[in-house]
Amino acid sequence: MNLKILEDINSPEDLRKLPAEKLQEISAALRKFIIDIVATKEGHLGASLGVVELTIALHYVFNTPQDLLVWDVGHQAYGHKILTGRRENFHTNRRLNGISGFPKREESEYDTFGVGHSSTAISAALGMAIASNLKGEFKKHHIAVVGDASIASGMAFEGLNHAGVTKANLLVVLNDNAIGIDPSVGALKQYLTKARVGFKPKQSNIIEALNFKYFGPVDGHDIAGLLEVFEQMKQIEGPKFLHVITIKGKGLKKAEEDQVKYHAPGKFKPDTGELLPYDTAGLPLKYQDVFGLTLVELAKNNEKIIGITPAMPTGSSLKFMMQAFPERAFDVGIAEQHAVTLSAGMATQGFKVFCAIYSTFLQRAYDQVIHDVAIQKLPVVFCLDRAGLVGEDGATHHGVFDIAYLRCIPNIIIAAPSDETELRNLLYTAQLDLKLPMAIRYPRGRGVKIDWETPFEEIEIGKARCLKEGDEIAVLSIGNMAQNAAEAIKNIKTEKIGHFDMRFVKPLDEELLHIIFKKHKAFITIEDGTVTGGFGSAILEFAAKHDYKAKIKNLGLPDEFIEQGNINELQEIAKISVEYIEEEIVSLLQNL
Ligand SMILES: Cc1ncc(C[n+]2csc(CCOP(=O)(O)OP(=O)(O)O)c2C)c(N)n1
Ligand SMILES: CC(=O)[C@@H](O)[C@H](O)COP(=O)(O)O
Ligand SMILES: [Mg+2]
Repeated sequence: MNLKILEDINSPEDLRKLPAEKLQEISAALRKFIIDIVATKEGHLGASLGVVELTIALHYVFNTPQDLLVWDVGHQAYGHKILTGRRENFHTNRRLNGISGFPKREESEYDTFGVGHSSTAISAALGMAIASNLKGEFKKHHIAVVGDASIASGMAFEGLNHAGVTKANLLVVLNDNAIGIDPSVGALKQYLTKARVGFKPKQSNIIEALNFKYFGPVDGHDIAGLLEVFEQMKQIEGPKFLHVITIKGKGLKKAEEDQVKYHAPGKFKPDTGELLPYDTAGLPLKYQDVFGLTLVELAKNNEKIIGITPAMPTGSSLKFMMQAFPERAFDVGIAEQHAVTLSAGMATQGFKVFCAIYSTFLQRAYDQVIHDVAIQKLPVVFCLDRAGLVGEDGATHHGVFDIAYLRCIPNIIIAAPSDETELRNLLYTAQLDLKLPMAIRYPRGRGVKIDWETPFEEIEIGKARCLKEGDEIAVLSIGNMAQNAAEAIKNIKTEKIGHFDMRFVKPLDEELLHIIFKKHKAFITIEDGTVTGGFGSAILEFAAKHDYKAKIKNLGLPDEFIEQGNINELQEIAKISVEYIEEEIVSLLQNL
């Protein structure tokens, strides 16, 4: 395999100078480059392998960056990045101070729109197309590449519905590989499956749907066919829709065979695709698995329990409940708004719904939380996985706003377990006769306890707990920050520091806070979330309301977006690392 052919392609302009006959060879080289680098540097693999030919054909036929190309989600854009001047630094993908794992405007003129959350590409590309018309740039093309799971999301339909009544020079390319991270779901999936079965490449029939001129399905791995159909598209005005059939993981047999695992497989052998296993024996379980396994345990004894996930059965580990109780666990596709209001509807009928949504993706359903759940006091349980810094996915995926964006909503309980046993007991508590909505936030990755499966204990709503007595400085941590705080305190040889796991952001344990504020001279609050309106703000509000004049230091994320990197690097940048907490405590001690 001659990877050297890529060395002469530092932009799509270089690509377009080559004869079309070279593109097949370039596809093979690009595919191998992606496999080789992701095998060691990790990242999203399957989606990028599935669009190698599509990427090359798009940049070959359309005059990027003048023609505007928008990738939906953007996890499939590794080939795009490599062909647009980032081959040489692609090894820094998803690393601190490296390139982002998703298209990002400030990174390249070819990254026309920042993505990461799904289903935004049609709206963004349509916006660009209407803007081009307003500027008189009628010859400019605007292309949105959307996956079959992403196009099933409400926002994608909103974009299609609007585009259909415009004269926008918009091409929507549906990259249909019949899978999201997990198998795609829903009626649209069934409809698309029919179109896939026995489709004959090259047979592109033009029909109208939603005022779009619809073409396809065509073979997304046939470069010559793609060049032909894109050239055809360029001649047609107005909104166009091309249905492309691809295989996620194309070109790496194991990735084609296990498309769920190879969405983001970790390290693997590039030549065989064989995963490089790492020994998890003796490691604590992932929080998501504690959630998933505990929910099954609770559902066995409570037939009112239902589980909901918007397209993340594997990521959230709701898959365990889907396997154990398929009639009571639902993957609704990439549809967070629907997931929340569906849960609310079920709750009106007496069911206890555990709606498992990554913290960052719940942002997509904010009004549904307020309007459909909280106002009606419906006891939905929001299981907010990936709460806090998540690492390599970066700013679009950190779950760092949920405390702030939920805390201002009346009727909602917000809890954050400090370890897996606490998560387990909060889940148990939530399915008792709770009459209000409750959010339970927990981080990405592994917990800290091996022996988390202790007998269930009900936790009193709003009740905090003292982890360490000490009368001068009170460290108030929420959730997983208890671990960082405890380690920092352990390093400081003094008995003057008290540590309290506050457990609940709302309602606060005001009885305990009054005791603490009457006894301690200084306070540090610590949260894996934004300080702006977060847990620390709640403590400041409490102190102000009761006229406590204490020194209070709030540790948490600053009012800026934190980019990608590993968790330790990012906690240092966000000043919630063990070392930084220790420094802050020592500084307070010295100034008592
Ligand atoms: C709003 C939102 N919800 C969930 C996700 C998580 N997610 C990332 S990729 C993906 C599946 C996308 O499937 P598809 O659109 O078919 O693209 P493919 O991976 O098949 O190329 C999901 C659910 C997300 N990025 N954004
Ligand atoms: C691209 C995307 O949005 C998902 O693949 C996300 O990266 C999953 O995150 P986890 O790896 O934390 O499940
Ligand atoms: Mg797909």
